Amino acid sequence: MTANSSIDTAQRYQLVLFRDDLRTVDHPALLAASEAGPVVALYILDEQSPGIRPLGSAARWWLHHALISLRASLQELGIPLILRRGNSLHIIEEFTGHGNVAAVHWNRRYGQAERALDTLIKDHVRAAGIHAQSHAGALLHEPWELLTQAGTGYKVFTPFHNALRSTEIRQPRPAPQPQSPPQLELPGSDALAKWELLPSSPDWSGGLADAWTPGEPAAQERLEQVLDDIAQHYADRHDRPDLDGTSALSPALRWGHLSPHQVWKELSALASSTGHGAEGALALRRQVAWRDFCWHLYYHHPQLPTENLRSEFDDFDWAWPDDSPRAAHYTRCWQRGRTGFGLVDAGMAQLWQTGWMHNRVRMVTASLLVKNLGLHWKVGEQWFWDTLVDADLACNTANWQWVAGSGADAAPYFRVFNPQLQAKKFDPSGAYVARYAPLAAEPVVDLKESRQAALDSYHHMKSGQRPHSPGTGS
Ligand SMILES: Cc1cc2nc3c(=O)[nH]c(=O)nc-3n(C[C@H](O)[C@H](O)[C@H](O)COP(=O)(O)OP(=O)(O)OC[C@H]3O[C@@H](n4cnc5c(N)ncnc54)[C@H](O)[C@@H]3O)c2cc1C
Repeated sequence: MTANSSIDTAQRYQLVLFRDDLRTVDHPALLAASEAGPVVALYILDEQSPGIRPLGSAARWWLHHALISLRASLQELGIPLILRRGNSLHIIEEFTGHGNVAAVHWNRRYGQAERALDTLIKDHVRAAGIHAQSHAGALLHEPWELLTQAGTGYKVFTPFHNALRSTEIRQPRPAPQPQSPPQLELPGSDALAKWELLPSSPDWSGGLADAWTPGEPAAQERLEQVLDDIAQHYADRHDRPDLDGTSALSPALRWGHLSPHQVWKELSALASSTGHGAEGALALRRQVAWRDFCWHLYYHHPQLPTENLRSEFDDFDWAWPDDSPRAAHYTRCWQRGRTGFGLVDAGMAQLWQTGWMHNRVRMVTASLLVKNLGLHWKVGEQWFWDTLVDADLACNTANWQWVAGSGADAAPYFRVFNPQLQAKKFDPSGAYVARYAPLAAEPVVDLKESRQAALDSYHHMKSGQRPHSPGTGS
């Protein structure tokens, strides 16, 4: 006999925890729950459980609007959404304590702290005699399923991608059928406005609102546009920040408005249905695999956000903003888009205005920070975390470590992007720079000298001598 056996089953509901999967289509936890009985959805803003990184400012803006959108989509399905802020375990204990919860479902998360928390939740729910079920919804494959022959996670992208392509990717699942909302008194919901996720003084979010509509319907619409046009030209245009040449689906994937399975399936269908555009569709699909790769890397190397994956870089003399006035000045110039290098300044302005930056420009801005300005990659990573609407712990830290040279499958440290040559090649008419950084600033560093200083530091590190990085001088 379980704790809940005396409660009429008609009064009990399936509780679905929503986290980074704010959608109704291809949501395995939601679908399984709805097949078992009436569903109640719960989103917890958890800023208390140990080890969970608080959301950045742009992400908080996105979340506010995404929850409004999710509530509307769930309402159409007859599913109430309850919002709560606090420690996830305590809140779930409160829900299960009322005796109305028949089962708790969620899609799995892969960060170390999130996994630890979900294990605590599962243990608690099961100890209360309630069914607890986790589902696979966020990645194309579970990180423990796609392994090298040695049984370890992949550290290099190309073999990972080859392995991924040769396995079957499951088909996306439909949204649940509409149902009658549960007929019982539910625990109260917080008012979203009370969470104060939106910036107020000042409200800097106008550019974000102009650029984006958070939520599942807008993500599906964008996917349609991508399939109709962008994917077909992706191979030729993806490196051009002056063109609308990439999918801009990263926030949709970050927040789970789309599952990677939906995107993968559509791109695969496009690639096989048409000769024209197949190359682009496959090139774009390959990028989607990068997202999975970053998450597999993070799962197998939980220190990815905090430590260099190549420990030799622990001896590198990275500078921090409070090390010297010069390092503080460099940090400010970079964050504000006043480095004097048009492509970098345009990228930083695009980021500030819209919460997003083109991938090529992310690489160039990151390279300038880490190599020419000599600052620690975490200085840039934290700024991106605060300002990107697609800020994603695995993708952000893996890519920063890739640029810094300290990552598993990293670009070699001595590959220093020259922002002027990159601008000539990828923004040939100067339209991107003119749009975001029309006023040129004085260069903060001499590109040639700072590049040489970076390479010297690298060689010192390799030879075990005391290095000197370009950002440390006063
Ligand atoms: C320093 C740095 C930091 C980054 N931080 C993030 C981040 O916080 N969140 C994030 O989603 N991406 C991050 N990226 C990866 C990449 O820049 C963005 O995913 C891409 O620019 C998003 O634009 P898009 O959707 O048009 O991409 P597309 O080119 O259209 O690619 C389609 C999808 O593939 C995935 N993808 C593409 N490139 C990468 C990549 N290099 N690594 C992982 N996934 C990729 C994204 O989900 C993207 O939406 C970072 C890259 C760099 C160099």
